[in-house]
Formats: sequence, C-alpha cells, structure tokens
Amino acid sequence: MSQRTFPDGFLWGAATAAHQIEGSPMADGAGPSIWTRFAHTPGMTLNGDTGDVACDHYRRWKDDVKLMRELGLQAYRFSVSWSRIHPEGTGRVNQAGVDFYSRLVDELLENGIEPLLTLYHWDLPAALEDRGGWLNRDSADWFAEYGSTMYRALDGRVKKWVTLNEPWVITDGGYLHGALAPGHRSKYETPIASHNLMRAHGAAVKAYRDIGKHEIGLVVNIEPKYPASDSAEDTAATKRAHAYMNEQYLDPALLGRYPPELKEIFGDAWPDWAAADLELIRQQLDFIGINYYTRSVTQANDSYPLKAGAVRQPLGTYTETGWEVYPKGLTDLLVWVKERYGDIPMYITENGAAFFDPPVAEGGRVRDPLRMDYLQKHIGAVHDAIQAGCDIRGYMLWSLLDNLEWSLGYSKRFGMVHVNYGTQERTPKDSARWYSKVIASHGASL
Ligand SMILES: OC[C@@H]1[C@@H](O)[C@H](O)[C@@H](O)c2[nH]c(CCc3ccccc3)c[n+]21
Repeated sequence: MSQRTFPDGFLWGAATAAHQIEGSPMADGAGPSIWTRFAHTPGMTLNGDTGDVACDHYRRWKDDVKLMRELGLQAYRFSVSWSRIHPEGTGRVNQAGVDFYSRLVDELLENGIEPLLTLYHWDLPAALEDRGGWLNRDSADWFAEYGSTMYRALDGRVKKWVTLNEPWVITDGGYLHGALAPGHRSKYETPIASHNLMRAHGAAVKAYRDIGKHEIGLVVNIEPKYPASDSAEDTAATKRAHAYMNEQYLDPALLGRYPPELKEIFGDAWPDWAAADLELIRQQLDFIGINYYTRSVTQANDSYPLKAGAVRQPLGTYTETGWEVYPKGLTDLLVWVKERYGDIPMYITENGAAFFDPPVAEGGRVRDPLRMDYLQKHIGAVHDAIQAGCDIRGYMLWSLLDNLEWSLGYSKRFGMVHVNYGTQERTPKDSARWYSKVIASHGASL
C-alpha cells in the first residue's frame, strides 16, 4: 500500500463504554441502570453474564490510562454512566459519581490523551425506566438535566461531547426485537422511543449551547445497503433498510425531517410528529460520529416490520459476530454522508472486530492477525474517503479492552488488549502493538 498521509490533527484513539468495562455498578452511591436490571434477569444474557465486575475499570482506571499512554493513544472515547451521576435519574447529584469521571479526565489530560465523552451509551437509570423511560416525552428534559450536570462539571476539560451512542440500536434492540435492555418487543413503542431519543438529543445540544464552549455531536451506527439483485422487490427492500438504519436519525438531526419510508415501514404505528419536535431535534452539530462494522447486501423478505434482510455472501469473510468484513463499505458510506448532509466534520467513533483470539502465549503475546488485517483495511478505507473529500477528523478503534458485549456477555472479544477476566490482567495483542506504530507514524506505516 502506498504511503498514506492523514490530515494534520487527525486524532488516533480507542473507544469503550461505561457498562461494558467499569464493573462496580452500584459503588459510591450509584443507582441501578436498566442494564444492571436486564443482565440480572434470568435468560437475558449469555451465561447470565453481568456488568457487576466486567474489566473492573471503575477501580483500575489509573492503570488503564497508563496503558493507553504506553500504546500512544492520542484520544479516548468513553461513556458516563448516568445513574452514577443522578442515581434516581433526575434531581439529586451523586458527587462521588461526578468525581470518578473528573479524576479520569484529569488523568487522561495529564497523559496527553484527549477525552471524547459520550453521555448515553445505553445504560438508562432504572428509576427513569420506571417512569416510562424513552417512551415518556419528559425524557428529553431528564437527559438535558443530566447533560447539564456533566457540562458544568467537565466542559473546561472535555472538549468533544457526544449526546447519544447509536439511537438505532437502542430502539431496534431495546424496543422492537427485545434483545437489549429494556427488552421490549413493540412496533408501536419503537418509533416513540426513537423520536424521544432524538428530542432528548436536541434538548441536550440546546442545553450545551448555553453552558458549554466546545464541540458536541451525535454518534450513529450506519452501514451501506447494497441490493442483492436488481429486482423491484430487492431494490425497494434496500431503500427501506437504508432509510430505517442510515437516514432515520441523521435526517431529523441534520435536515429536520424523517425519511418517508418510515411511515411505510411502521404503518399505523408511525405517529404524525409535531413540527416543533423536529425543530427541537434539528440542532447545529459540530460533528457526526460514525460507528462502522460491516455492510448489508439486502434482499426483500418477510421480516417484521422491515421486510428486508441481509444476504450472506458465499465468498465473504465474516467476524465472530457474523459481520462481513467489507472495508469499501466504509468509504462508500462516508462519501454518502458527505453528499447527503454536506461537509459536516466526522469522526470514526467505532470500528473493530471480534475474532477468535488464541489464549495469551508464553511471554505475553496474543496473536490476532485477522484483527490487524481488518483494522489495516478499514483505516485504509478511511484514508480513501479523505482522499474523496470527506472531512474526517479521527479514528477510535473499538475497543481498547476486551469487554462485556451486551447480551452476548464476555463471549466476544473486540479488544486490542486482552483481558483475563479471572485475574483482570491486561495483555496488549499484536494488533495493539501494530496500532501503536500506525499512530506514531500518523498512518504512514499502515
Ligand atoms: O458490537 C460491538 C460494539 C458494541 O460493543 C458497542 O457498545 C456498540 O456501540 C456497537 N455498535 C455496533 C454496531 C451496531 C450493532 C450493535 C449491536 C448489535 C448489532 C449491531 C457494534 N458495537
């Protein structure tokens, strides 16, 4: 591969999320989240795995920052657990919770690592779920209040904020198919939760403009949808799938409208939303975060309610989570974002893969060539998008550590650093050593 040069200031980092790495979910006055509740509900997660310990990051945070520095990370994307800050979701502030993240941010800055803070990465306070959660229109105010608490505490030191991580997964997983907390299965609830999540995003951005002085954005998981054939059915199915995942959140956030296909998909379950709601949702953003993992070759089927689904590619390479390795999809997707929404700055806020990693060998090596290959090709795809004119400001590898993969428990390892969950020992994999060189050469060694 010819030498690739990335823009000056391009930020190289890694990403995690609170519930997946911290453990100690109820420590120091924190309240339970819907994931504490969900994981402790029999049958909801593989092997009954919970976030009670995870990577014990709540206690090992200082050593983990030291590890990030040793790897040469320039940035670290993490999320704040809302119920550590507001144990009941609103009102009373648990200062010990704020202090944990304040100390983490100070340690990152002292080690020359820029924090990117995600306010919501799926762990709603259980107390708010008991008040209707994202089905309650008051959730926009709850979220703006929580965001304001964090802006006041950290905005001088945190300069890149994210409101929501992946509203599509929160609703498709948590309200339509029930695989994720809060485990609902309702075509009627799904659009309401989606809409309130986006109202909450808008309210939190509005609150930031009154308090914060830096940058705030939204993180979405999007994937390019390619028709399995040129039949009318597959073409229409691909259009539906594209609208449902890729346009459903970026269109209201950036264009102030929903794609028309959503009415077709949800039918009588799609409300006529008030114009004032769309005005709240559409707030000026400083960047968009893109979480990319795979593409979808899409065909018409009888799935509910989308009537579209992915077709496995016979010659494709697949990860442990069943996702096709398709780097060109990332380039295509970034160019699509630029063409549809204009020159908004973008970060790759997640990209990575779970492969079956061997155990830690003698001398502390973990050989993960498939992950290195995946990362090299996808970082190359980012560069191709930059060459095509996309304003991409950084790349956050998912993930720093092996961690709790939600309902799949600890069965999938996405980390560039291996975690022995019995001893909590961290061991950088070959991919971490490789990534360190990519960062040190600013991409030239790719
Ligand atoms: O699955 C790997 C990671 C999760 O560990 C992150 O918490 C989450 O932000 C995230 N999003 C995606 C892509 C969307 C997706 C998530 C879960 C299941 C299927 C697709 C992959 N990942």
